[in-house]
Amino acid sequence: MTDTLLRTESLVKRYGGLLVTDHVSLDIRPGELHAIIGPNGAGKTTLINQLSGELFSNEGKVVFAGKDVTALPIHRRARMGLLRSYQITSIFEGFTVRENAVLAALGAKEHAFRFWRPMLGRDAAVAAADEALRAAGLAARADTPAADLAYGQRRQLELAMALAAQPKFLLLDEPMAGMSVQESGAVVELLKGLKGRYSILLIEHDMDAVFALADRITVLVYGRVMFTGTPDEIRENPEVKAIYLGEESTQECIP
Ligand SMILES: Nc1ncnc2c1ncn2[C@@H]1O[C@H](COP(=O)(O)OP(=O)(O)OP(=O)(O)O)[C@@H](O)[C@H]1O
Repeated sequence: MTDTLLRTESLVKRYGGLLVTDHVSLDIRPGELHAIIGPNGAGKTTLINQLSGELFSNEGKVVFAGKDVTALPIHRRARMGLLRSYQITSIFEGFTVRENAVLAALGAKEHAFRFWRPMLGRDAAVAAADEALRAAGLAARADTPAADLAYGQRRQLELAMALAAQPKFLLLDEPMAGMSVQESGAVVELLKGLKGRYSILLIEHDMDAVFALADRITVLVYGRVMFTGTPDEIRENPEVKAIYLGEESTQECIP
């Protein structure tokens, strides 16, 4: 096996004449937390959509766990363990936090194992759910109705539901968006706890969070990969500095 879990080769998405992702090639290793940063409109969300299967690409390839998944729809990629956190996150308001996580665990397993194991035992689903709630920092709220959760805790539940489905690879699009400083601090801590156990692709505008968490960072500008490197390499790269310190973009600061 290679030491790449997810690879893109020269991936392109265009809308009419607009080239939104421009021949993007990435290699993401098992257990890596890989962040994508870049100015507004750089194509980050579009790229995640191309990886999850929400959008098909005009050119290029997506290879996951050694298999070419470029032509596979979203649910087939999810079944292989390539999951975007909100894909499965229709939170049921009237159910408790634990019940929501159990449903996510059952849903995933029914799909994944239908052919050789008709039903996942409820005990196994509850165990997966409880483990996911612990990892997402929600164990103490397991019996709370989902409707009673604060905004930040709902985002934590979304993450827990993705984890309960036991992904191999998690795509996270701005998991801290709209959170208070305390809430996003809590999510940084919980993502630190997940590091190494899951492979994660993170898009996030909170640069402190990105630099605290990422093993490697890719900078995307006008749909093109400008540079991929460790946080220290990113800090030292003159082109990246120009984008983040220059007039062109963004109030975001590299910490
Ligand atoms: N369905 C679409 N049709 C036409 N243009 C689109 C479509 N979706 C996205 N775009 C354009 O593609 C470009 C990249 O958008 P995208 O949302 O991927 O960027 P982003 O890096 O995620 O931005 P942000 O940081 O603001 O979330 C933008 O110019 C956007 O207007």
